[in-house]
Amino acid sequence: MKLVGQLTPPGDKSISHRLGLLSLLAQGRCEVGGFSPSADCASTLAAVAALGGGVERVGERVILSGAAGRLRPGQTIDCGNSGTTMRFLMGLLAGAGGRFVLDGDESLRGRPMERVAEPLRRMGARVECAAGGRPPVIIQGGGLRGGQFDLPVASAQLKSALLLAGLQADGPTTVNEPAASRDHTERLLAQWGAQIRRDGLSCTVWPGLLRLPAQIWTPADASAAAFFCCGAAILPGSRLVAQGVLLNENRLGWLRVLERMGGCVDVRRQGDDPEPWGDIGVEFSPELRAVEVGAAEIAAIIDEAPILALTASQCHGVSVFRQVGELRVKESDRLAAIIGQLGALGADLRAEGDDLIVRGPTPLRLPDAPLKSFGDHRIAMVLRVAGLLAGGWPRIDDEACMAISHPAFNDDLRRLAGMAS
Ligand SMILES: O=C(O)C1=C[C@@H](OP(=O)(O)O)[C@@H](O)[C@H](O)C1
Ligand SMILES: C=C(OP(=O)(O)O)C(=O)O
Repeated sequence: MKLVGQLTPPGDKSISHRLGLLSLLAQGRCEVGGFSPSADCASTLAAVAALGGGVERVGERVILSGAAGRLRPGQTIDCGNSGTTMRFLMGLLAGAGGRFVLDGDESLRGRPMERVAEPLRRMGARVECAAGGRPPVIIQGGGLRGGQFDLPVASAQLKSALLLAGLQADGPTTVNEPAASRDHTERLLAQWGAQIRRDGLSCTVWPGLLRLPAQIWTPADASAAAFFCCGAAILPGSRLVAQGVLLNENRLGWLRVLERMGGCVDVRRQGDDPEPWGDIGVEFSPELRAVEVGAAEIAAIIDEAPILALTASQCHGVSVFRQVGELRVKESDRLAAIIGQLGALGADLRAEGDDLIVRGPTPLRLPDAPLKSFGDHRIAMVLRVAGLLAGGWPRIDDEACMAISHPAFNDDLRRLAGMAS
């Protein structure tokens, strides 16, 4: 089986979340093109509307009317499956007057929120998490103090939560990261008129309101593209172009790793607004070599680690992904899921502490029992690509979860694989 043709992935999920959420702290009206059709971003838009932001869907476009920081308190906001929605809202609501409750589905109720709650308390907010630092989260905000924060993990969600709280504090707020994570929040803050200074891994923001641009366009999702592009690199005879994709370097860690493996990749930059974007071409790459991916690179490949692990299973030699412990606290324990489920297809993966070790190349075979996604979209998607490599379309016990990031994933994959839908 091979992947041949062109694909335009859905609008970028990370950028779409930010457009919606940041509009709560902005004035003006903005027409967004290419907004992500994902269930996660639908959770964000529902939350924005519940909090008093203007959200109108007109065909493919979303029209946002800024709430200028005047948020409607006293309610429980359902963040669904989306960690980004919950962690950004924690920072945002910490600066708003009133009491708010943030909750989510069973998966989100298992994810760590204390890492965000603790620095917000130091800024002066009252934030309570349920047992084990998990949701639901209760926030009584207002009266925030700025300060300096050294993050214990490289997390764009944690960084962004503190920057959004900082916009509402009484003075500057500085956030220092241990390694680079995606920087869409910083870029949008600068574009939307915030006073912000960036210096390497450090970012300082001063209090103030944002101003929405009249129009903005969302490039196609770089993480969604990764599953198809890596699939093309390992499926013999493939030749694929992912079009209009976000080319922010902090989101292209997977492409750099694929290049290091010896992947046949061709990137054509087409534009820079609101972030760099363009086309990514990938061909079947017969001579892939094992690589070592260092701890400082992990934040830039965090959502693509499952598909990179599958790609590593087709490389010659032993690949090592250092310090991928964060994978254990995503929508599922992704480290256990990829080891168990790709292992069920015949791949050779294991964990040594927080490192992931993958030995290749291993031929994959279709399993007798259904594969398990654990309700996690990135796991379901990597298992679909792995299935093609094993020569078929195996049963996966929950595929509906793909809608969390890419509702048309299976249709896109079948079309590129030349299969009837
Ligand atoms: O900021 C973002 O849009 C995201 C950051 C990452 O999470 P962490 O910041 O928790 O690593 C990533 O896994 C998530 O899918 C989206
Ligand atoms: C981890 C993810 O999202 P979130 O943290 O927003 O739930 C993801 O999309 O892979």
